Amino acid sequence: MRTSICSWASVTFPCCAPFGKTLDGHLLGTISHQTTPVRMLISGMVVDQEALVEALQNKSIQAAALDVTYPQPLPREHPLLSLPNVIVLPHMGCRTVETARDIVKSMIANALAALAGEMPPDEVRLACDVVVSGGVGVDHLDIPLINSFGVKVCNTPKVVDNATADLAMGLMLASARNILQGDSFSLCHVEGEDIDENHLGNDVSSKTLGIVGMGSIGYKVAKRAVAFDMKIFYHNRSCRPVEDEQMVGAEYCPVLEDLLAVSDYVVLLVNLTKASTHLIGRKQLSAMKSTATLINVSRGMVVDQEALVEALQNKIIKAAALDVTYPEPLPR
Ligand SMILES: O=C(O)C(=O)CO
Repeated sequence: MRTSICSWASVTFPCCAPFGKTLDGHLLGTISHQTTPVRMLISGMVVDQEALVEALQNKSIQAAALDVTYPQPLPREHPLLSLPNVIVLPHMGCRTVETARDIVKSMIANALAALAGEMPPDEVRLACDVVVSGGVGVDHLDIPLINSFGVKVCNTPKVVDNATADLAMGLMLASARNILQGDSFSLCHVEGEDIDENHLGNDVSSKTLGIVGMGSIGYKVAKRAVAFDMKIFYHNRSCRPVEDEQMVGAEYCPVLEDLLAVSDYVVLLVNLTKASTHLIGRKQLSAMKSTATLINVSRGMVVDQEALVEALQNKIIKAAALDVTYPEPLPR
């Protein structure tokens, strides 16, 4: 892309895989004309926002006018909002009275044609036969919609099981034994100072583990927990075969709150669906032991984050160890 010859760069391509963060630090660096504003009209994800902030701060471009960002709207403390040479709108591109009216007309025309068995005038066709998503979670895909275009959807389960189960154990150990605090202490302590008593950790061995979502990753976590002599409870849509349960000594809890009430460590491993969104909220956090730790390696939205912050501040639970949040990463 020859950006250095432009006095205006207007970015209007869609945000799909080939275009994601197309306007990265390198490309922004090639825009040499000092008066080039970047206008973004389609999707915030097309631009690497960190690189854009740097380019504006270093004055390698003069200004930006953004109709779209990620997330949308930006958190108040986002650096783009404090730069004098940036205009940020909340995606108002096509919002006019006339467009709103014409969109409804066009939607009705498309729907009527489809319902009459005719070709809708603006049918969107995916130019592919299959969408393959790396990893196990497919919550970012609208599968019924994609299937409705005759396109198949695949994921890559199994290959992520061990790594994810390992990380769940890693977070449990790191949180219980204050491993990060120990590392910071080693790096930053004053000579002669000793790590204080508040940094005493808790045992993981022989404690009670509650696994929420006992699919193949949950089961791998259970297998690892056996080596730590942990008592295991699990909550799932359905119970596992008796042989599976016996192999790891796991007990099925049909009621989530029953598992939460007895667990020292609760590991979340459910898929994100409508039903599992905010599965862990105020009520569930209150059902947990005040000495318990919540470990989330599933999806951020499974936990009501506001409720979690409150629970941690009010010492309703002891700690949380999160591989996932929303948004990801969290704003500082
Ligand atoms: O594969 C996935 O979807 C994961 O999030 C694994 O951690």
